[in-house]
Order: sequence, then C-alpha cells, then structure tokens
Amino acid sequence: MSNQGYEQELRSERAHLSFLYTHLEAAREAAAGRTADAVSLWERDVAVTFNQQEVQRLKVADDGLCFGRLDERGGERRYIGRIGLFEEDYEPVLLDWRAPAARPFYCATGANPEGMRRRRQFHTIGRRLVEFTDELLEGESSVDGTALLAALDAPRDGVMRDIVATIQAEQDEIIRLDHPGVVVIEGGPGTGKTAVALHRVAYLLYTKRKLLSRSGVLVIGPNPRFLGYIDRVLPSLGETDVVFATPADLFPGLRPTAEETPEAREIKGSAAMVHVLREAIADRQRLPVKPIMVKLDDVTVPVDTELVEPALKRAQATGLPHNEARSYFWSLLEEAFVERAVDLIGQGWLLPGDRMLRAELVQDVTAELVTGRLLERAVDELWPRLSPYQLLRDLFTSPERLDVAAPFLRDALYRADGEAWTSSDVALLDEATELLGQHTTRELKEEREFAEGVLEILNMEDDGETLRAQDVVTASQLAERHVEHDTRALAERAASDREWTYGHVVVDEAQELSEMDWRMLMRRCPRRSFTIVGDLAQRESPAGARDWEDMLAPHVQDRWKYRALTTNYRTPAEIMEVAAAVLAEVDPAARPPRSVRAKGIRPWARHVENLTEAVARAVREASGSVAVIAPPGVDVGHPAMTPRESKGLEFDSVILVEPGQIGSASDLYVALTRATQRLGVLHTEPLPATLRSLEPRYDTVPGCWAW
Ligand SMILES: Nc1ncnc2c1ncn2[C@@H]1O[C@H](COP(=O)(O)OP(=O)(O)OP(=O)(O)O)[C@@H](O)[C@H]1O
Repeated sequence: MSNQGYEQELRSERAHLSFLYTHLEAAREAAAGRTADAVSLWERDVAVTFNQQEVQRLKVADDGLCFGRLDERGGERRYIGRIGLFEEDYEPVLLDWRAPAARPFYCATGANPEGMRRRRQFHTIGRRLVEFTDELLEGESSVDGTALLAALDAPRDGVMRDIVATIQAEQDEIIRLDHPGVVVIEGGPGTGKTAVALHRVAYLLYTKRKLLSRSGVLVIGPNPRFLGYIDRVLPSLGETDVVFATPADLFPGLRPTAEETPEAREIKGSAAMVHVLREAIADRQRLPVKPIMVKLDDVTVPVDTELVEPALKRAQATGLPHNEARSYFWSLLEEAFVERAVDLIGQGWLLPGDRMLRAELVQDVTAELVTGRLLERAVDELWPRLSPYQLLRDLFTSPERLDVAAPFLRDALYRADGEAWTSSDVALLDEATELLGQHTTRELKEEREFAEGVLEILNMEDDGETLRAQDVVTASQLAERHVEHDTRALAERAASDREWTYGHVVVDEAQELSEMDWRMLMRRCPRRSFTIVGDLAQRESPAGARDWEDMLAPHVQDRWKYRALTTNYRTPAEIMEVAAAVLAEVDPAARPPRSVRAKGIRPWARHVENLTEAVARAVREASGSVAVIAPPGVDVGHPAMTPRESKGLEFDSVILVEPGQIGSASDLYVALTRATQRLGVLHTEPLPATLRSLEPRYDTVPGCWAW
C-alpha cells in the first residue's frame, strides 16, 4: 500500500471507529435509561443489578473497543472488538471477539485462511486510532508480529492486561476448547497460561451465560498479591460474576495466620488425612470410662458400657456424619435407659406380664428424661456435638488423641496453640465439616426455620378446627420462598458461602495444590468443570502435584484433556537461556519454553560487599516496574519478595539477591523468569553453579553500574 493509500485508509478507519463509538454511546444511554418495569421492590433490585452489569459491560469497552478487522474473500468486512454491538435489526456492527465469526481473526493463516483475505490490526490509544498493520492471508504470507511484540514490550504496571487483540492461534484453540470437564494447561513460565485461563473464562461466560450466571466462576490463585495482579482482566472484558480466592480463603470466616514446617505441610496435604480425621471422630464416640449416674425422682440409673455399647454400635453402623448420627445415638440410648430405669423402679413388684403398667412407667420416665434433659450430659460426654474447629483443635493439641488417630504422625502434627491455624488446615476443616455433617449457612438455617414454621402451623388446632397453612401464609408468600431473595452480586454471595457450588473453577499455579486441596475444590464444583493451569517444574509445595494424572484420577479418572503451551511471551531469550540451566537441574527431561523475542540485553551478576547499598543503587538505576527478589530472611533494606511470593507475577526489571541461599532449584527457576526486560543478580556469597554463565559486572565501566 502506498503512503497516500495508507493515509486514506487510516482516515476511513478512523471514521468507522467513531461510528462504532456513537453506537456504543447509544447502547449506554439505552441501558442507563431503561427503567425497571418491576412490580415488587425485589424485582426492581434485580433489574437494577442486571442493568448495572450491562452498563459496566459497555463502560469497559471504551478502551480499545475495536482492535481488528477481517476481510472475507467475497469482500465483506468484519470488525472485531471487545464486545458485540448491533443495529436495531440485530445486524452486528462489531463482532464480540468470542463470537464464532471472530475466530479466524486469531487462527487464519496463509496456509489455512478460513475464507479470509486480510487481517488488519488496529493500534489505538484511548479512542484514537494511531495506526494499523495488515497481514494478507494468501499463499506463503508471513505472520506480522508487530501488534504482539508491541504488547509484550509494553511496560508493566502491576496489573495484568487482557490479550484479546493479540491472542495466538495455540492459545485460541485452548480458550475455545469445547470440553465441559477438566482441561489441564501446562507450560513453562510466561507461556500465557494465566492469560489463557482467564480468557477461557470470559469465553465460557459468553457461550454458557445461562448456566454460569446462576452459579458463577471461581478463580483460585496462590496468594492475595497474585489475585490482585490478575483480578482486572475479567472485569476489563465486562465479566464480573467471578470470585477470586486462594485455597486458604475457601473456608469463610477463617484467616490462617500461622506457618508450618514443610514436613507438616506435606502430611496435612496428603489424602491419608481423611483416614486420620475419621479416626479422630470415631475416637469422640466413646464408651463411658466409669458409669455416669443419672438421677431420676425414684431411682438413680447408671449409664455404663453395657447400656451404651449397643446404641453406639448401631449409631456408628448408620454411616451418617457424626453430628447427624448423634441424635440417633441419643434416642437409642434413651430407649435403653428407660427400659433399665423401669426395671430398677419396678424391682420386686412389677410383674413381667403387666404390660399396661410397664407402658405407663415407660411414658413417665421418658417424660421426666425429656423435660429435664437428663441424658444430655451423658450424650455430650459420649457423643459430643462437634464443630470442625473443635475437632481439629482438640486433636492437634492432644498427644493422646494424636496417638489414637495418627500414631506415626504425632510429633509432626502436634502443636501447643490450638488457634494457630495454617493454610493447610483449611482443607482439613473443610473435610471435617463434611465428615461431621454440619450445615451452617445462614440461608439453610432460615429455610429450615421457615419449613418448621409451616409444619407447626399445619399441626396447630384452632377452635377444634385444623388451621391450614393457606390460612396464614398466602400462596405468593410461599412461592416467594422459592425464589432467590438475595440481591447481593453473585460473587459476593458465593464468596461468603462454603456450600456454594460453582459452574466452573479455574485453578492457577495448580502444581501447588495438595490432595486435600483438590478434595475441597472438587466439592466446590460437582460438575467437575475445571480449567487447571500449572507447571510441575515450578512446584514449591512439598504437598503439591508431581504428576497431573495422579492428582486428578481420584476425581475424574482419566476423563480430562491436556494441552501444552510452549512459547514464552514474557521472558526474553537472553534471560531464558540462564533459566534453562536451572530448569535442567529441576528436571533434566524438561524442555524450556521458547522465547518469542530477544531483547539484546544480557542478564548480569555483580559480586558486592554491601547488599543494602547495592540493592538501593540497582533499584534507583532500573527503569519501569522493579522487583527485588530475595530468599526468606535476607534483609536487603528495601521491600523485597521471596521467590514464592513472586510466583505468577512479572516486572520490567528484576533484581535477584543472594541466589545461593535460595534452597530449591524450582524456586530459583521461578525467580529468574519474572522479568519482561532485564535481570540483574546481586550477591555476596558464591553463585550457584547453574548461574555461573551470567555475565559478571565490575566497576570498570563508569556510569553503567547496573543496567
Ligand atoms: N497472546 C498474547 N498477547 C500479548 N501478551 C501475551 C500473550 N500471551 C501471553 N502474554 C503475556 O505474557 C505474559 C505472561 O503470561 P502469563 O502470566 O499468563 O504466563 P504464565 O504461563 O501464567 O506464567 P507463569 O507460569 O510464570 O505464571 C503476560 O504479560 C501476558 O499478558
């Protein structure tokens, strides 16, 4: 295209973009002005919430509304954008990037043009079109990577951006994968796993809106900082029905604060803990050590092993969760107790054949027991109602209880402070809640109370006539009980409810999750609809995954799909070369991802005397976003993060401190692969052998101390 032709095209595209923005404005006005035609207050609330979501969807589209155009062979044009816009007759003027007709924008190639002739990419700043690039999809045409490279070279500012304008074909295939179950996406650092998983969520919310808008999507990440880094991507695509959480957040009300040893972490993450918890619960269903004496008006009755054992065995045989079986145990014990009490009362005068008199005595004793709640203390002792907190607290702080439930693990699991909850305890508390059979959500309680209220009314007598439910509760009131009253945004409701089940779950840094974590997560999504992203070479947790098949088999057998990403979009080739040597130490068979670009900037290492001074200087001289990554416990006089905390994040420049003290090769691998542009290493101690290839920096070049 000639210069003049290009300028003319640019003007014409600018005019088209402003036409699209006029459409956007009109759609916004319509959404904001739409008054809810609602009968009840509640309906109006729901309508307002819906409209707010629509307004939000239209609002976020402002930046980069339209980022591309496809020209069909037949001459038709398709404009591709962040959202879809339509004429009044529903003719599309802008195609949502997720629409099937937009797919060739990401996948069409010269070899397989999918009926397209040209792909045009727009570079916009705010609403202004700055330039465009064209790629002809004919014959041996080469891919124009300008837009991608511009996106990759853009400075990072601490929040992840969406990649809708530059999704690559291998990524697009995964984003649109039509598989309702489990999809595992594996790839080295920077291969876009997180980006792909989040765009897959946006895609699923688009194609399965009806299903997912009722249940929402859960996104699991390793730590709050990481969640803060990624949580703008989906809202920027207009999607808000998403809950972001770390595994430790999944037990509402609990904030783990304590750390634990790697050994305890490994043990607590193992599925063998299910057996330990079962044993710990069974240990709370006991025979009396000595008879518990229960005093009635006429007689004192011993509650001893002979009386308790049959009730205990029968209650255990029901297989019901502990708290639910407790009432069964109680009534069995009550029955046996009454028989024994009547035997004692009638000793010497009640004849075996006198059934009427016996029945009367049974009735009297039962009434006395029930009114005075006389068996309660014994039941509390023999089969106490337990909360998950109480069960675990009592177990971990008692060497005797640990000896019964987990004899070989006593020393690793014991702790003096019962309230010192750790992240690994979360999945245990969740499991314990299931085993104990407690339903504690407010909604459920209210539902139950209402149902009980209706039942009570049904049983009420009024002037000899039975008062029916309809007399006091109108049909519409009853019906209203069955609709969702809570108008809080879905994400807010879901996050506060342990029993919420999601339509889809994304697990990022999935290699860190333990067997117990997986059990907890599977309960959050009985449909088993998961996007799991991870990299086994970056595993830090001793309880984490060593093999995807082993981790998933107990939940979905072999019914899951695997996809690999192999191109590194973050780390320049020069840095990846250094990281590759470390990867070989983690796993000699693993292949490092191929960097999509080189920067011509070599990573360096500098041996220094004074770390604090050196770090301060390197930070001062760095450009863009900077992270200092240091081993835990190394004070560098500057805010720093540990390799573990840097997981999943990225920065323009990374200063890695004292790599020799980073205990594990996989942690070092994570730390080395965080930079999008520059990496410098500062050390007072010798470098690990794997980093010896780093270019050494000396003070020979004035004014070029660090970068
Ligand atoms: N198609 C793309 N277009 C533009 N940027 C991309 C593309 N794919 C990935 N990126 C960018 O590459 C960087 C790395 O992506 P991401 O964080 O998703 O990788 P990851 O595989 O999850 O890495 P890690 O394993 O280190 O957590 C991000 O800045 C992301 O936006």
